[in-house]
Amino acid sequence: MSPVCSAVLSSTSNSTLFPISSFPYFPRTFAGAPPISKPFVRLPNHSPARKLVYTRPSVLISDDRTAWTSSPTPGTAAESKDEGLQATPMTKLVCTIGPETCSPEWIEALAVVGMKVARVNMCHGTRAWHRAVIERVRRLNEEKGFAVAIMMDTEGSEIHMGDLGGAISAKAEDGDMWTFTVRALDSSPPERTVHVNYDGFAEDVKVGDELVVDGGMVRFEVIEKIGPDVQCRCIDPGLLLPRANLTLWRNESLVQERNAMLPTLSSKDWLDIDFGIEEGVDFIGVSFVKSAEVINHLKSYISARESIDSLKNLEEIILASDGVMVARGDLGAQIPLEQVPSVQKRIVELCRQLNRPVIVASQLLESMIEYPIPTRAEVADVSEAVGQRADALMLSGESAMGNYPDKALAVLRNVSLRIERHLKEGKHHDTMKLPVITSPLTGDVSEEISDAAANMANNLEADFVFVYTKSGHMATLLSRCRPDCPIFAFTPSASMQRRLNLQWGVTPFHLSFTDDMENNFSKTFPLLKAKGMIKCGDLVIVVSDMLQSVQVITVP
Ligand SMILES: Nc1ncnc2c1ncn2[C@@H]1O[C@H](COP(=O)(O)OP(=O)(O)O)[C@@H](O)[C@H]1O
Ligand SMILES: C=C(OP(=O)(O)O)C(=O)O
Ligand SMILES: [K+]
Ligand SMILES: [Mg+2]
Repeated sequence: MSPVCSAVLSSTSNSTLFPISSFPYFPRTFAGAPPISKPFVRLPNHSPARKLVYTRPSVLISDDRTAWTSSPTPGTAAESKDEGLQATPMTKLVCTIGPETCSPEWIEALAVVGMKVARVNMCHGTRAWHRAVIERVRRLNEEKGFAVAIMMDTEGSEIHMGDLGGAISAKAEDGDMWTFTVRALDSSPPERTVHVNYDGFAEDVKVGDELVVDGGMVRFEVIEKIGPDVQCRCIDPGLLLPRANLTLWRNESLVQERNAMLPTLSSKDWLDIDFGIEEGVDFIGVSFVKSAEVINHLKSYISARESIDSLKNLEEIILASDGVMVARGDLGAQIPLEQVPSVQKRIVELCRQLNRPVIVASQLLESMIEYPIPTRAEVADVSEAVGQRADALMLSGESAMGNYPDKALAVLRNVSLRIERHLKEGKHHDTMKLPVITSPLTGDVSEEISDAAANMANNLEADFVFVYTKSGHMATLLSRCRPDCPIFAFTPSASMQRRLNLQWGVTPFHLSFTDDMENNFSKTFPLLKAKGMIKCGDLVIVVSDMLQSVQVITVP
């Protein structure tokens, strides 16, 4: 069995802020089928009181003084309602940072265009490189008032090729013989020789097997095994990329034994996780999760210190995670491509029902790695994900190593805004049935309140929903309802603010507040007005998770 989805765990030093039942980000695994998605977990926040803010009209409220201190990004919430294209969409945007975009200037440029979460993939780059990127994102947040969250994606136990001796790519021609070897290769390997990262590879393969690169970009047939070397003939020519994913097929089905035997988290992954905890990243992604156990294990490890194999375990895995990424690259290498869209739809729906944020990832705008505009089909794919109301869309190679990272991000933003507006204007209200998810212990008052508030907002055509929330939970419940207007979430925790940045429709602010709502309003309204984010006469539905209340207020 291979994993279907990847889970993301968010880390937090204050785990009580996020009861597991409400926040596990999800694993990227499915039972019985190949990997589909990856769950993620939250990490502990080690950074001391950081400035806050919500980025769009990036406003900064300092924790201690409750004063807005800077506004790095132009644009207002009013624009986001009326004008579309300069605004921030409800759908959140995640960018993989790579060699093209790791400079402070690029990271800032992406944040300005709308990146809410910066992702680093531990499959590539060195520890020092990752540390520098994390540091740069943090500095940007501190100095410019953004609240970009950091997601560290672990490599996971997948078989992949080595680095191609530093070459950007290598061409495999029809009929060429290539050697795949588990021997260590030096920096200038012999021609047509590729390292494989899995020691058991040469033992596991059989003559006649098909070796599939990156889900089908190139295919080889295994001709002969000579000790650690496996001789293969290219049967589908194409381009080999460094560290490309490898899968083995026998009699037209995926060879799963190896995946099933390997731990979901390799020893390298655990070292990377330690590194992530030390660096205080906000989310950790886990690939190829096969059961909820891995996620629970990781979560208890994280709290102590500070891919699922099958689709059938999906619900459990989602519940154990703080969020999920639909990793369509790995997914499409493990299940037939024509099943990927329906699996995506199912994961997105299930996550929403279970109240976990979900990211749709991979190849959304693949052609923009090379070209300044996307294909029409790519635009349609992005539209579909936005229409499914996924929490977030992610760029991989487009932002990590493409020629047009900012243009690709702008395409995601503009398509999201356009589709969201179309859905709203057409009154295509979302009718998804949302099952009660809160545990009987805590009661479902928060859910009832959130549902009612979201309904009121839609029926009264409110301009905003405000939520004053200590744990962040109420903000996630409101987001789950996918209301027509933006949700402004005020939270006293800077790490919660960053985490809420992954949540559909939520603009998180870092702000201290009290149980006295009048006092909160007299503090919040002037600050938001001064930033042009709200204006006199705006209709606001206000929810408080301490008071368990809903109020309807016209901004004075
Ligand atoms: N830290 C990095 N250093 C070098 N190259 C990177 C890095 N991160 C990403 N890349 C490049 O961007 C591509 C897309 O990134 P990603 O989707 O995360 O990885 P993958 O293609 O391995 O699934 C990678 O294949 C790699 O070429
Ligand atoms: C996002 C994906 O995984 P990664 O980039 O971690 O290999 C994917 O396979 O689609
Ligand atoms: K991975
Ligand atoms: Mg991948």
